[in-house]
Amino acid sequence: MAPSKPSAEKDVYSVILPTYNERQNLPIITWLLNKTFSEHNLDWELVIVDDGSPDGTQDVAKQLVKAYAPHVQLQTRTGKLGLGTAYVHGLQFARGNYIIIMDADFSHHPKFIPRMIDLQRKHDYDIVTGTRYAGDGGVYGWDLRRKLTSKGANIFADTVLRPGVSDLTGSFRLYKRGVLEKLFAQTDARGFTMQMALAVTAKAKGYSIGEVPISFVDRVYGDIVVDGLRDLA
Ligand SMILES: Nc1nc2c(ncn2[C@@H]2O[C@H](COP(=O)(O)OP(=O)(O)O[C@H]3O[C@H](CO)[C@@H](O)[C@H](O)[C@@H]3O)[C@@H](O)[C@H]2O)c(=O)[nH]1
Ligand SMILES: [Mg+2]
Repeated sequence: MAPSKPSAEKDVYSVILPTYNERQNLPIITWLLNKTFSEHNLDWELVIVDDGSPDGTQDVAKQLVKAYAPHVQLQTRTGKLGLGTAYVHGLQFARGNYIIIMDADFSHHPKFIPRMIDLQRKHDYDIVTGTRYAGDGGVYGWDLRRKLTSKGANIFADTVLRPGVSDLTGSFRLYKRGVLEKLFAQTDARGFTMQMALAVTAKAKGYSIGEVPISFVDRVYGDIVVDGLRDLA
């Protein structure tokens, strides 16, 4: 469990969660985030950045803003403008001194967040990244082709760029807020190379990066049993 600090200097963790057509996943991920942060006595907020999802994600998000007040905020954009710029957009509204970036489709399970926070606190890391490619981390639900593409991209980047980070393309990360702000200012990539650019730039600038093994599970909709939901029944 993450050690608690005196309330005067209590850290605030802002989760930036870009969504596009995540109506079915959003209530469950929000419930799990609330459960995880509450159980660990951590101050948190969720910044949902939705890009005009046609499936009604925003209607669900508005209900969650009310149900979990004051922890959840919804920030919207009019069209599907991509993941990278969604993070940049969300950061403007986040009030935390730590920022967590994750996916809404359960590829990134909230249960790993306390481990990331523990590790960050222990070493005062600037960034803690979830890794599928070290320790007991792994990928589940992808076909061999996608696994090899991802693994290959990471081996290629590690060989050429030598950043010493085992999962460069993954996006499940905890950042010190100031570090993420600087990295956004120092990198242009906002597409699929963004995660890699952030990690490589961070290393080049001398920021410290810790790693927590995660199991990455391919997208979950409503009816697949998600670890940690037994108490909902
Ligand atoms: N706001 C917004 N959200 C988006 C958009 N596109 C995707 N999202 C949201 O971003 C998250 C990831 O999107 P997925 O479509 O599930 O991506 P993925 O293919 O599973 O890719 C994931 O794995 C890659 C590593 O292998 C990562 O590089 C990538 O960042 C992501 O985590 C989900 O929460 C999804 O709703 C967009 O244009 N706008
Ligand atoms: Mg996904």
